Amino acid sequence: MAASTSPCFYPSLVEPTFKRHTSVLSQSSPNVWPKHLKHSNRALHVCMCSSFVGDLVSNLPLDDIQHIFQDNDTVASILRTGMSAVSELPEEQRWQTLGGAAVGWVYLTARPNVLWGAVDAFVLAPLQFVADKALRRRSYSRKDFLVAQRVGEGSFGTVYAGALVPSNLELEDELGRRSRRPEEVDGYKSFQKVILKKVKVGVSGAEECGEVEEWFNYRLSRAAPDVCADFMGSFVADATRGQFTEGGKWLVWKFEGDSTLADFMKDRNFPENLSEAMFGIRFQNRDPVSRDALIIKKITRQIITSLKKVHDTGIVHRDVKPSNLVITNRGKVKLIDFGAATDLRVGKNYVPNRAMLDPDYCPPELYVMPEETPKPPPAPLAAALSPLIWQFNSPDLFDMYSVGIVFLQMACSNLRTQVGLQSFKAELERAGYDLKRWRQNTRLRPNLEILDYDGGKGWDLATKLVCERSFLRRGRLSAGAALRHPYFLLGDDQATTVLAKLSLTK
Ligand SMILES: Nc1ncnc2c1ncn2[C@@H]1O[C@H](COP(=O)(O)OP(=O)(O)OP(=O)(O)O)[C@@H](O)[C@H]1O
Repeated sequence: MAASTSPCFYPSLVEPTFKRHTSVLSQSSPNVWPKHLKHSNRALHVCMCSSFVGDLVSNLPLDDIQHIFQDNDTVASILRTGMSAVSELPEEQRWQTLGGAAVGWVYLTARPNVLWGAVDAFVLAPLQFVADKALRRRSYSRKDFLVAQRVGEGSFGTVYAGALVPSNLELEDELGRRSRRPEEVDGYKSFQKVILKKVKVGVSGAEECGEVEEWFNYRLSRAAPDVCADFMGSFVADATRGQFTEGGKWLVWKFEGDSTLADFMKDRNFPENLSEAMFGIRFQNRDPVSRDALIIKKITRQIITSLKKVHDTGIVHRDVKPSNLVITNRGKVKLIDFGAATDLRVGKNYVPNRAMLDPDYCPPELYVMPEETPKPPPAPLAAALSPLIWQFNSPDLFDMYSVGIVFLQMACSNLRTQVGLQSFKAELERAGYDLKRWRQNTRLRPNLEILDYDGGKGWDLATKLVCERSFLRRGRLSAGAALRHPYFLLGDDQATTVLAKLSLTK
């Protein structure tokens, strides 16, 4: 992967790597830096120095760090020098320079916003690392957690529920070869609940997948923290006990909720079973179709809003499906499982011709980018090209097809079972991914009244999400365009949320 071979450009790509280097650099002066840092190529040297900014900053006292970032005089003097240099240019050159700067600004801030990516990589990521160190956050070990029951298992990891042992509590030694279970510790119910993912040991690709998931979680915890599960960090087990295997990596998140959208959809009462979580009330005296339509609209709006934030940072999730959407007790929909995600700003986890997908939710094009797209170049070049790549390929539309399938499943009970979904997929394929044609010919006899409700705006949205792309790789709504669709414009779900809150506070 380009990202892993080019750590110099993007320090946050290698958060674990620069953690490893910290101790070396902390004791070394620039004269004794490793040879590869003294490369004669100036640009490369700058990149390499930048990648170690985290190490250097992390070893500065906090006062010094504050001083650097508060030194407005330096910034002002750089700006003054730049302005006076431009004003001294002849008129024609001055306009050319200003025009070039404006075009550059537009290019760098166009999706996926390379400029903000650089700020994230060179400023926010090192600062996050420093803050985590200073506050002793995210520096966990095996003994900080109690592992409870298994809640899921994918190809590369096993997921457990668990609890974080409070820092003031010293637990006695483990029981023989196994570690303690939460219920064996007094007061465990008051401990913070967590979700732990054990990266499988000895499974090909598992380690890489764990590293990718950790990278995406750190990145999103800075770029869009409210849309995904709260990432607490990772640790490597120091001994083999119970579920722990010495050297095995674990990722940890805050426990966000008992159920995913898939769990709620299995219930016959869906979507009414989400009315309290979504609106804080149970709707009485409301026509069931309008009630269900309202709940589904609120969920769909949240999914699309979250994806918009994720796409704005250059990331495509690639595995949007009900089991990867956790519903919190407060009715917030959170995205999980970024193991298949790709960051097209720098080419992270993008391998041409490798489809990482759930066939039930993946669009007909199968890949985020055209199959002939070559391997991404080194990260700096990939970042420089990424606005063009987004303009020409709209990779975000990959996720939007999956959203369309989730939307259809929520609205139409026939599609919620595995068999129903697969029959739908086969029929849709025969209909050339044209939802209107599918509707005319389907034998599933779907009840689409929720989509037809309110003038059929929901149905119209579905047809614009679940469709093939045009030859220009467009023709499917992006997250931003979907939120501007008439289905969402009236905002009846938002108004009902406000009214429900007001009625509860009375
Ligand atoms: N932060 C969280 N809060 C609550 N539950 C979670 C959280 N993260 C994961 N889960 C639960 O764990 C399950 C598995 O998580 P995840 O999808 O990340 O693992 P996975 O190894 O990729 O499994 P799969 O391949 O089945 O999706 C989820 O379906 C969800 O029920």
